[in-house]
Amino acid sequence: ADREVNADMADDNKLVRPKVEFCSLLQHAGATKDVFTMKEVMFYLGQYIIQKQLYDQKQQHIVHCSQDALGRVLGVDSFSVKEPRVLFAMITKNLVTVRT
Ligand SMILES: COc1nc(N(C)C)ncc1-n1nc2c(c1C(C)C)[C@H](c1ccc(C#N)cc1)N(c1cc(Cl)c[nH]c1=O)C2=O
Repeated sequence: ADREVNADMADDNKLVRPKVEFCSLLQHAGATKDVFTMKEVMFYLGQYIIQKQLYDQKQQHIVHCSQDALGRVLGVDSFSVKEPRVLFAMITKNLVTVRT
């Protein structure tokens, strides 16, 4: 399943269904549905991070999420937005590919 989702990273026709806790994060950021493209997932997660100001004031590419539901869902205390592979690997663990 992970391999499938990785292949779908760039493919905007493929849809993914976030797992329950992950989906409530996206809804906290304004999402109103439970099936998304990867681009939409990244958009809502981005909004979530900016709205809750989870980024490091000094090194703004670092996200601190140990005290936030985001950390529980991604399974890390912090991460860098400059590490796409690491980021996508954490995110895809919370997604299920939707057969269309
Ligand atoms: C702390 O981050 C920032 N801080 C600032 N300040 C002025 C403080 N400005 C921009 C960013 N920023 N840079 C990038 C992103 C953001 C915001 C939208 C979080 C997004 C992104 C990163 C992580 C997740 C997750 N979970 C979701 C989206 N992003 C992306 C990274 C990848 Cl790998 C794919 N798509 C993206 O949009 C970047 O490169």
